[in-house]
Amino acid sequence: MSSIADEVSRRRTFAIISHPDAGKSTMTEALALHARVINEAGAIHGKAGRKSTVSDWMEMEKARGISVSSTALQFNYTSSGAAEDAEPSVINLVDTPGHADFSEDTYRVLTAVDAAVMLIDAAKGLEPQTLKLFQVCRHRGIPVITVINKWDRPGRTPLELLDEISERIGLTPTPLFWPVGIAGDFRGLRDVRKDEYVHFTRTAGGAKIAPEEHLSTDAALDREGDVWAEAVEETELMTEMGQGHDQEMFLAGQTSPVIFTSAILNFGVRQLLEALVELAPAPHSRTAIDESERAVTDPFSAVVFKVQAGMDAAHRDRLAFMRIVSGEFERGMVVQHAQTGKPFATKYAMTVVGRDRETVETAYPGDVVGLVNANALAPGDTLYDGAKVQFPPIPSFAPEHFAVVRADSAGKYKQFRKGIEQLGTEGVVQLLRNDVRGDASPVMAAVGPMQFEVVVARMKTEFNVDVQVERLGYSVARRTDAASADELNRQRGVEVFERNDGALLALFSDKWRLQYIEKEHPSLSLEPLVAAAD
Ligand SMILES: Nc1nc2c(ncn2[C@@H]2O[C@H](COP(=O)(O)OP(=O)(O)OP(=O)(O)O)[C@@H](O)[C@H]2O)c(=O)[nH]1
Repeated sequence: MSSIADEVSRRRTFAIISHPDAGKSTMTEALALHARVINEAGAIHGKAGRKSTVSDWMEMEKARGISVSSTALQFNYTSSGAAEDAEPSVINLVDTPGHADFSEDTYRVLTAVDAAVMLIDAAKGLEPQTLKLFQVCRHRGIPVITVINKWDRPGRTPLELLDEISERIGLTPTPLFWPVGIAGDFRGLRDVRKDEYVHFTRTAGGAKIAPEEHLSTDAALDREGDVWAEAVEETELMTEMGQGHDQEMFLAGQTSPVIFTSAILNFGVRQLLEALVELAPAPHSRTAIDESERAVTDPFSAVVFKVQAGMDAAHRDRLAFMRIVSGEFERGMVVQHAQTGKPFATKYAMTVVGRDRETVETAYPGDVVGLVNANALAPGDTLYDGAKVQFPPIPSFAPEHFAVVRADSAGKYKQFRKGIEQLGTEGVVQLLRNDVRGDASPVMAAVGPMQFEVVVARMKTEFNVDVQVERLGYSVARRTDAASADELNRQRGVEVFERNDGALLALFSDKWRLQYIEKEHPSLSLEPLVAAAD
């Protein structure tokens, strides 16, 4: 039996951050294809015309063609250079919702990973959502591997794309695999560190792994001529400027290894997997609220980062996804829930790939496990065994959209309350209440208005309640305290609420109103909340 330390060292847990449409689903599928989880591209995430996709849990996702919910995909991968008897690497890919309105979900997902792949469309370069998610990675100290995708299509030049990265976000790109052929004429990659040419051959419809041929520099020059020479020249230019890979600087978030890919043709995908195994960090210790460190080899502990329900109409249940921080997890073990001090039985532990669930028997740091019917668990909660540990809560984003929600029919009040409570605990929206509005019409607070649509859809499908949503004219929230609440409530354009986590929030119609009140009443306590881009 291998030790926990061995299990940890072969694990890599990462997420792909990208702007919608950069190719995240296609890349996920290509990675699964290379790890031989699937035999043909199209089985997991295939869009139009192909089999249904893993993340199409909700009708709304299908209608909009975006991923609303998160999933985790685990697969084994044997690195090409690995010894014959070596255990394969275990890759955990945690899916992130792409749409900006779900950035709060994405933020939670990023608390569960040790590295990120920043996927960029070669024709578009850095896009707003990528930028925002990159800032979250930087804030959390998550190292980032850069992937420039869609190289099979016309796009910008490699140097232009990399300049943009260093200039706009101050991240130094260090090429690992450089394209041979301009965007739109993707012939292969120059392996910068080995100084060899990896030539790819297309497969029909990009459904299979693209065969690779490895050629020496001379053979590459013979085959590709100037196109090869240009790739060499460009990469040498970068290395001369000090832009060679440096593991320490990568882990410190100062540099980012770069790979050019075509997810749709499966070019460069194996190289990405190799880079993840070779360079991305294995799971490491985590700091608890009391500043102590929970080492990966300590007794079991985990953080819940996502709670989700209604993944399948046939299983009307909630799944809480936890990322294991330390120790060995065995299904059936009774662990402690730090927030309530109550025991929690883990009889129904699952790994989930889309609608398919598999019972998980054991899991290790870095792994993601879904706990079924985990009604007591909320994002940010800690589960542990042995010595008590509690990890810091996941900060809630500053909401910018507010709306009253109420049941269409008074007869449905009980279901309404139950449903709204549940969605609030899951973190679909933040819930705000005050005595004036009462329990029948709580206020939902969200980072993006599509969160309200999720509430409407889920209230109907899961709780059988039609709800009405009425937008409110507030746009700024501040945390306040009980001593300030009365004075704030007397102000025009301000309303104070208690949020479902117990915090007191004051809502303001706009930032000018807020500034005016801060100036007129400097003694009031008004603290900013974490902004989405902080
Ligand atoms: N030519 C080309 N097209 C690609 C490539 N990767 C993805 N695409 C296409 O780009 C479109 C978007 O790809 P997706 O994989 O759905 O992108 P996504 O980032 O998952 O999008 P969201 O689900 O909106 O987050 C699809 O039409 C893909 O077929 C690529 O490497 N080359």
